[in-house]
Amino acid sequence: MGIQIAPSILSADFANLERDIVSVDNADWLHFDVMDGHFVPNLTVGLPVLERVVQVAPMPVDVHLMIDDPDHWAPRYAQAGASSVTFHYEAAQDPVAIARELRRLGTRASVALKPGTSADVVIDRLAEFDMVLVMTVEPGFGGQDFMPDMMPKLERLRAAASEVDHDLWLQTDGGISRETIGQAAAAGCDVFVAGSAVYGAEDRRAEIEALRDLARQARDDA
Ligand SMILES: O=C(CO)[C@@H](O)[C@H](O)COP(=O)(O)O
Ligand SMILES: [Co+2]
Repeated sequence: MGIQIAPSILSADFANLERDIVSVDNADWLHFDVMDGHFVPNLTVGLPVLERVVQVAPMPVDVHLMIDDPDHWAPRYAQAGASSVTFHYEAAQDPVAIARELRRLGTRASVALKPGTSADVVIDRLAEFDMVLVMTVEPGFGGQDFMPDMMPKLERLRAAASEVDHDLWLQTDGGISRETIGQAAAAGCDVFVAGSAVYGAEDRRAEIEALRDLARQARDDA
């Protein structure tokens, strides 16, 4: 699979959510950030909002769970219509069991690593996942600075992913912009979450195309 762009609705106008989802309809995914005020110090939206968002979104929805107890909650987001569900390794009791249940429900199973979590925790179990999210900020808020020191983690996962039989995607989330996307693409990222860069742009569709072009170029040059 090639380069994919996933605008984060965290930077959208929640009073005009449908309008802001349709305004990015050339994106590959819609990134839906769920925060519970416990796993991260911020609170966003949950299942009832997702149920409506999947009905109006022209693209598949990529749920990013920043919540405690994903063992209980992750399958519910799959049942509510998410095409991909990412849960945090740090919050999970049994990451492999969650991933197997997500796949059984027909949803892509993805695990996220906070900046302080080593790739070691998943590197021997990559066959169990469809995607690994390497956080490039501390989870909890949009508009933070990209952490370039996460690139060796991404490179290591890229190398390990080539040993797996299926097409394992790598995702980065946090601080992705025209200035930073090239580094993540060169390090092997496939799916780029961008909140403030896309929603803060005057022409959102053009921004998505610009990010996609820059990532493709950096990937080709790498
Ligand atoms: O998960 C998160 C933050 O924890 C994100 O998805 C942010 O919403 C990305 O926002 P930008 O860094 O692109 O502004
Ligand atoms: Co996110």
